Amino acid sequence: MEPILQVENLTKQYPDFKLDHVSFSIPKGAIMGLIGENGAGKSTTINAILDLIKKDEGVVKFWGQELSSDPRNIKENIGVVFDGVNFYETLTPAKIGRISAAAYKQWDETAYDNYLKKLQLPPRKEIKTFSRGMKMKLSIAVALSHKPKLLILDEATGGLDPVMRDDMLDLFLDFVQDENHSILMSSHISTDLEKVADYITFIHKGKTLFCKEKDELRYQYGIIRCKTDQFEAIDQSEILAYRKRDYQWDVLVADKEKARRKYKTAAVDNASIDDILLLYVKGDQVK
Ligand SMILES: Nc1ncnc2c1ncn2[C@@H]1O[C@H](COP(=O)(O)OP(=O)(O)OP(=O)(O)O)[C@@H](O)[C@H]1O
Repeated sequence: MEPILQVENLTKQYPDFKLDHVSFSIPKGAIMGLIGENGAGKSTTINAILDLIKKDEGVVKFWGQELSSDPRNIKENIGVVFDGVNFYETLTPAKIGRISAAAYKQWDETAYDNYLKKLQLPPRKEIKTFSRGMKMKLSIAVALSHKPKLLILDEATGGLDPVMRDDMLDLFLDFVQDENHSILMSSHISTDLEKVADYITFIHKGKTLFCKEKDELRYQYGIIRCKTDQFEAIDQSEILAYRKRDYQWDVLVADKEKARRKYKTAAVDNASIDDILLLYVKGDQVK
């Protein structure tokens, strides 16, 4: 089945940073979480996908087509929400609704009004009176109301409290109930991704470290906690990353059940997305 979004070898060189041949694809009906440390290249990836910055190399296809082949129609089908949304401060949600109705062929006024109600956004108040979380919610309401098939969210839940974040995640899960819809979302809140993502792409220092099903990470990855002599007995080809902490070694492996059978004296824990990110970013890899 053709992916909704296909990113192949996306490359962008800045003076002090290179986004280096990043590749992943998002099938229909799926939520892809984009993770990585600060400065890993997540926003650069999203900006290059949307053609907001010029890529140096690589191919980005939406529904099998490059954006440049039909920009208006393709953009109509993409809803975008960035961290630190910038609406003119003197606008109100109601005015934004009227502007958006003129800008988007597929604008759904009823859906927009319902989102404003659901998200408790006052239609006639100026944006300058809004909190960061309210601006974020407004941006999500606008993105959903022009009936996109793909939502691209860059740290879109960052300014929201846990209750509101949970409501947003439910909106996102509702959105992908339609199997023609997909979401690409970058987030530092790994518990959000653990809740909703189907796949995780991990970008580290500008490169794709992996793109995997979340359940593979959740059910198969594990962390061996062991002493030095036990660490030395581990087959190096099984070690994805490791970290020494005082007298304990934490060792990330891709098959925790195998590790439990093979290294019976060591403790093998489940690995959360944060554990995996920390071990790759702060730990070492076997050379
Ligand atoms: N316009 C630019 N000119 C030069 N360097 C840039 C530019 N934009 C981003 N960078 C650099 O690219 C690198 C990756 O930045 P990017 O914003 O993509 O990271 P990120 O993974 O989104 O980080 P964060 O989680 O902190 O938002 C950083 O080192 C940043 O300084």
